[in-house]
Amino acid sequence: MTSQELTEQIFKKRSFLCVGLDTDLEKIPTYLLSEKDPVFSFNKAIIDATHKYCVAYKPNIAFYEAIGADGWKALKKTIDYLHSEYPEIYTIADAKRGDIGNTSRMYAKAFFEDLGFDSITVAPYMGKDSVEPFLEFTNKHTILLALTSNEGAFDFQTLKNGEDELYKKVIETSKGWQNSENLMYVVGATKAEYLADIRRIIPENFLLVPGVGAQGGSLEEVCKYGITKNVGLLVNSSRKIIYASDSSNFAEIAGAKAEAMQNQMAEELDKL
Ligand SMILES: O=C(O)c1cc(=O)[nH]c(=O)n1[C@@H]1O[C@H](COP(=O)(O)O)[C@@H](O)[C@H]1O
Repeated sequence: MTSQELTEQIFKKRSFLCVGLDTDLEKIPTYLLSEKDPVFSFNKAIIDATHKYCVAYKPNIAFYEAIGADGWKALKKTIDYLHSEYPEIYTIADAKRGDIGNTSRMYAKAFFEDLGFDSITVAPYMGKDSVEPFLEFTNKHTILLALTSNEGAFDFQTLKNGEDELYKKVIETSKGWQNSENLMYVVGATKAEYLADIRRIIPENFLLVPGVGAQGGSLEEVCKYGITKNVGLLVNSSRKIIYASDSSNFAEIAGAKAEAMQNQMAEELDKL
């Protein structure tokens, strides 16, 4: 899906919500554990209940890898289900990969070709030749970690490297990489005030903004500093939506949480 198609979906659904599928066997309703594939059953119920209110889903790959082959199968079933039932939905593999070029190429094939995700999160630490193999897929987006939502972001990302903080250097440098028009960037919602500076470097690119909800980030603040006339934001919430309830109507309650966020987003879009 192109950035323009994604923007069209955002205006059509009046939402820039991304629901994070961080599916954890210890947190899903216990009655699902007797099903053949509890992870997929949970994801399917969440997707069916929330798809009207969001434009994207972001399975965090760690949650699937943590349970081995069964997790990988559930991930594949989830992405296949999204492709067949809701092809207008944008998909993000939150895998935070990146290695020497020869190896990054294999990560790119795994997530773009085999699983068919629209995008993948990538760590920039190994530099240009570790990221360009992802960017070679010109019909996909590569989402570079810029300024993350966690406390550890202050260990390196905000350190000054000459004039500028490292995260700014990462963004600025990445603009010179091949097919950089297909880059998106991760900026944590917990660091919304940094978005004003970031928008000066990348006024147009989409930003994936996690950290609203369980991590305490504010949607209003994110929009205040980060929204553009084409929106340019995908705001993710995982636990606050998918684990809003562990009773038999968990999906319905997740749907209501997603709807509440969509309503807030519609208000922000009205301000544009
Ligand atoms: O790349 C990410 O999505 C990400 C980057 C970041 O800086 N902070 C962050 O929380 N994330 C991911 O976003 C999701 C946030 O989940 P909740 O805190 O439950 O909404 C998790 O899957 C995190 O791994």
